[in-house]
Amino acid sequence: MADKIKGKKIIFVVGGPGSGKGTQCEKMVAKYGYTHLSSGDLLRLEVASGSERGKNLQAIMQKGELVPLDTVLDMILDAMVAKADTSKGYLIDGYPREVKQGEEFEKKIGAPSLLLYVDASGPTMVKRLMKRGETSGRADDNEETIKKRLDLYYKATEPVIAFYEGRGIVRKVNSELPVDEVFAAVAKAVDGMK
Ligand SMILES: Nc1ncnc2c1ncn2[C@@H]1O[C@H](COP(=O)(O)OP(=O)(O)O)[C@@H](O)[C@H]1O
Ligand SMILES: Nc1ncnc2c1ncn2[C@H]1C[C@H](O)[C@@H](COP(=O)(O)OP(=O)(O)O)O1
Ligand SMILES: [Mg+2]
Repeated sequence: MADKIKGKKIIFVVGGPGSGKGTQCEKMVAKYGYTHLSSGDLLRLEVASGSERGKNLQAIMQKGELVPLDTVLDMILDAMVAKADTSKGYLIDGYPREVKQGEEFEKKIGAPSLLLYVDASGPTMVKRLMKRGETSGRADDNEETIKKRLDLYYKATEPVIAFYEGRGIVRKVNSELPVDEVFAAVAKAVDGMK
């Protein structure tokens, strides 16, 4: 099944909640034609379907916790396979959120060519998420859940960046800057990808 994906470039897009991953992915889609797969979006689609599984996922996300690894990895793999015929490569946004997720992804699917680290400070992320919450309708864009998500990011997800740094594939961009300036750095990282 994963054969269809072989040889296609994989970019992990990692950063805290509200750092600007989705924003930069949209711009990469426009410039490079890669397929954007956000783990959070895939999960929210399942929630919106009203399924029993979706109800469980919603409860976990509302608490700011991570959903089970197998669930999110299966969803990503299915989505990658579904797009394989037309895809030039994949932007995997919001995954891995812990080192184990990276290890399992590589066992099942393949290795990333680049880890794009979208970096913003804690206060900036909180400010952006509170603003996003005014219109997003997202159950996790509220003060209490944002705090939990940030804590979990520092504890579980930052170690992912250290894990891949050893391989020399991490490119960090300063996401405190205006969107287009961030994207200039993103494009440089993508253009330099081996
Ligand atoms: N460089 C930036 N400067 C200012 N605001 C930004 C920037 N990047 C993203 N935002 C805003 O911050 C919020 C979170 O961005 P988003 O792309 O949804 O982040 P993530 O997917 O990492 O949670 C959005 O409302 C977005 O418009
Ligand atoms: N790789 C993953 N593993 C476990 N849970 C995940 C996940 N990706 C997303 N989720 C769940 C928990 C997150 O708090 C929630 C929202 O994720 P998201 O949409 O990627 O957030 P954001 O774009 O604000 O960083 O979905
Ligand atoms: Mg996002």
